Amino acid sequence: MTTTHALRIDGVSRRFGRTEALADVSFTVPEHTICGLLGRNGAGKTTLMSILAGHDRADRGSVQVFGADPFENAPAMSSVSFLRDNQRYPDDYYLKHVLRVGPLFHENWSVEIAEEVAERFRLPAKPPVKKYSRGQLSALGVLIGLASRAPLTIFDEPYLGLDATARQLFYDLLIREYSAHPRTILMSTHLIDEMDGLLEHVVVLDRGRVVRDSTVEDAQQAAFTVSGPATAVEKVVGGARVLRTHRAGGLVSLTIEGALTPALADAASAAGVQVQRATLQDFVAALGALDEAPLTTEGIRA
Ligand SMILES: Nc1ncnc2c1ncn2[C@@H]1O[C@H](COP(=O)(O)OP(=O)(O)OP(=O)(O)O)[C@@H](O)[C@H]1O
Repeated sequence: MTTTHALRIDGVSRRFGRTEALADVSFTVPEHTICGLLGRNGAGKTTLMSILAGHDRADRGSVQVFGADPFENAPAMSSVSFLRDNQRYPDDYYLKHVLRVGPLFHENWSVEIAEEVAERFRLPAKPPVKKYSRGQLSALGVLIGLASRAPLTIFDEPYLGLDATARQLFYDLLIREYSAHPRTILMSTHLIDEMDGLLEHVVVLDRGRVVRDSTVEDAQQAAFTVSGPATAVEKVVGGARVLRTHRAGGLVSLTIEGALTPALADAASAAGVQVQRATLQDFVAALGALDEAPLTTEGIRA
């Protein structure tokens, strides 16, 4: 069976003056996937999303969204809904205007979902949208993204300011909508522990480069942590690649690249050190701190 790709990004670079926001980024996202775009502040996530949404153009390389170049391509962009974290609305815009305009931009727009989201997130009809709180603005983005049913829906940190109840509501509605009407969703997030259950695929950027592109399942097997007295830890991990080092007094905790095998678990138990599989959050944090860690266990006692 051949895979249909919703997104094809090939050798994309984007510079802002001296800042290399994206450097030779290549990856694909199959259709009907929820893909997390992860990485530290300034890693290049919003820049890449803007290019995919046709709001910006790569200096080098190519992007294809459902087979077409998105830049200044209105027909191609009718399949895309991009919810920026700092989405602006006209000054005199009220909720009713969003509900009225949505179907004009998105042919699959669901009036029912829009109304449900407005009610369940308690979005007020009265003040103009520009007076909305941070959380209410995010809820409005969630409303547009979910109701659009756009074949490619891009959420840039959609949870900013949302309270815990509202975030859970967003996750529940997203999964419900995705199950009933599959589409491709690209979502940047820093709340990895909270959202990893929603994601199927992850792409991790660091300083504009792809440092991980895999299924979530593979990423969750990609590293483990070993904690205990430095000498004992060193014995257990040998010459393995260290992604991250934490020290507290004579104790050390290392994030190590590789799968946690039964043999390693036995060796750790015999040496009296703790081992556990790294969470996706731990793994991504470690990838973002690579330049702080010694790459081997040499020197961990320093
Ligand atoms: N219009 C611009 N002009 C100058 N520099 C820019 C511009 N847009 C982005 N940058 C720079 O490009 C880099 C990538 O920024 P980007 O917003 O894509 O990061 P991000 O991964 O979305 O970060 P965050 O997680 O903090 O939202 C940063 O160093 C940023 O300062």
